[in-house]
Amino acid sequence: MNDLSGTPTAPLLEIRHLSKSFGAVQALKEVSMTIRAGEVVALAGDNGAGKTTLIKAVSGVYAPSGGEILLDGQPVRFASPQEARDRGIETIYQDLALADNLTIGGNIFLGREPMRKALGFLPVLDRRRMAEAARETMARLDFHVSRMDAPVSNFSGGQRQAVAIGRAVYWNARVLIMDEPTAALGVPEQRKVIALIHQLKAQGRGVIFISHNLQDIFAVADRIIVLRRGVEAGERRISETSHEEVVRLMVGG
Ligand SMILES: Nc1ncnc2c1ncn2[C@@H]1O[C@H](COP(=O)(O)OP(=O)(O)OP(=O)(O)O)[C@@H](O)[C@H]1O
Repeated sequence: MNDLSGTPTAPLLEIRHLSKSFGAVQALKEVSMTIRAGEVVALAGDNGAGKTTLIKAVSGVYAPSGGEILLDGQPVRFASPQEARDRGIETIYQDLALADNLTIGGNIFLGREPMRKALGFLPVLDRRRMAEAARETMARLDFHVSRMDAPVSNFSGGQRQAVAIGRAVYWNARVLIMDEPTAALGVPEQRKVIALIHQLKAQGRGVIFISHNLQDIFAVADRIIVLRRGVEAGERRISETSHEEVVRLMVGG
């Protein structure tokens, strides 16, 4: 990708020859991938292929055994998920890590609640600011729920996914790593989540999309990287491949 001056811009995130061993088990062997701004890269592979290990090695959960990670062209090492998050890399796992009893605003600000001074009293939770941020964030994602003041336990699976995405967006995530975001959702809800990922793309964020669902991958990804037993089995542009070819890469032979 070139900027207006014609000079090539560094990818948002670049993973070079990343490896990870657990004792004698080499879960990941020299896997490389790049994610550019506004690009959705799907990560696919059978159970045990190394997808979770890869995203955990990228997001500060595991220290890689080898290889490097570059953010905006600069080498980085994350000692924790918090460090990765502080640099704009947010991972959304299937459990979504939402507090069910709280509102959208409460979840966006979970653990970093804004306070306001109350005259003559101790600072109190700035509920108005939280509600406004929640409304604006969800509107930016073109996602509308009728009850902004309801606890998220009342929401559908797709709406809950939207809240987790909204939280990442509010805190300026530049790369979102999404682990099976459409699994366990009905078809209409899957479509809404795919629409949300299109919004993230339009906002110039990078997305790593882990999925077993080829239909979803073909609906939203620009490229696909297939892992098999810890190694890269192949990388394809979505416009230049087919379900059959991806399945062949996944199963080998
Ligand atoms: N903490 C660990 N200790 C030892 N081995 C591990 C550990 N985590 C993963 N592995 C092994 O690494 C390999 C890759 O596992 P990983 O969970 O990354 O695969 P995956 O592609 O995410 O699979 P799934 O789709 O089932 O989640 C597997 O052989 C797994 O048993």
